[in-house]
Amino acid sequence: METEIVLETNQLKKHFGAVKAVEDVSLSVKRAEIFGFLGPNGSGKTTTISMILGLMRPTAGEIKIFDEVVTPEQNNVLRRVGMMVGSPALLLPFTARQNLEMMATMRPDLPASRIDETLKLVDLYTVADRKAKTFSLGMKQRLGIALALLNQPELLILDEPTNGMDPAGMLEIRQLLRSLAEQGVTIFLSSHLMHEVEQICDRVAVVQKGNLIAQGSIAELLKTDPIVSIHTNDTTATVKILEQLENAHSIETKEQFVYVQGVASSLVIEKLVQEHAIPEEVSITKPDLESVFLTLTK
Ligand SMILES: Nc1ncnc2c1ncn2[C@@H]1O[C@H](COP(=O)(O)OP(=O)(O)OP(=O)(O)O)[C@@H](O)[C@H]1O
Repeated sequence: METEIVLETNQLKKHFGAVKAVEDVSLSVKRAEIFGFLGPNGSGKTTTISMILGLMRPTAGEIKIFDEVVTPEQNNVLRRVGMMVGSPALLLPFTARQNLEMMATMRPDLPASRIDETLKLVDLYTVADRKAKTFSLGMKQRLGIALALLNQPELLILDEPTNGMDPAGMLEIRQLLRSLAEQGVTIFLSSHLMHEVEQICDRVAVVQKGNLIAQGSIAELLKTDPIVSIHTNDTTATVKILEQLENAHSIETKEQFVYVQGVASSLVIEKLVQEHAIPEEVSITKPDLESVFLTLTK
């Protein structure tokens, strides 16, 4: 069975006069995955999310959620979507439960049991009767996510959900998002925190200056060859020897180090020893999402 596409954008474009905020963004988000939307400041993430949520009309291109086209006039399908964009809109003098009760008045069709269910989902059930203003940042963020989850959305759109949080709070959010995805909720989140995205997301899209420059699973994006670093007293001779190795590429030097990709470290050591250019030290660095991102957006 083919994986169901929950959200797709086709050649999305948004220009503000001469400003090309979004130039060509085609995304494809699959059911029950956690999808990271990455990009440097000003790359068009918020503008893209605004169009996805039907808050802004694209200059060109199309958005489909659950196969229905979304425009500012045609957005019924957004009833199946939960969102938290920016800081959560909490009523701080009120308890967590009251915050959810007030939101529930807008959805009279929801069963009363949904409030307790949602509080349990975000692990705030035991503190449900505490005022939101006494909550830590992580708890406030979880209450914000609870508000977005109240109507049992199948797709959850979050803008920088862990922004400004400490490692413990980030871990709580990560666990929450993972358990939601396991229950079948699709999650689309924007972030600039590469390490965080690497730990939470199944797939990512990278945008720069309004253009999509990469999209795929974390594993696919990290497929770049590991970098072999050679500490040597003679970088010139080492470079010449490495150039003779089949598949060696991206050879660079910095101070007493030579870097090479495309060849195994054992082969590098063997060749250098054969040529009497004994290295001081050889080590391997596996690229992380941050280094791949920096290379892509260079
Ligand atoms: N209403 C607008 N009018 C004119 N230019 C705009 C408008 N909204 C956004 N822009 C410009 O479009 C570009 C993309 O902005 P956008 O906010 O979508 O980026 P972003 O990736 O979300 O950045 P950040 O992470 O800083 O919020 C920026 O150059 C921004 O200044």
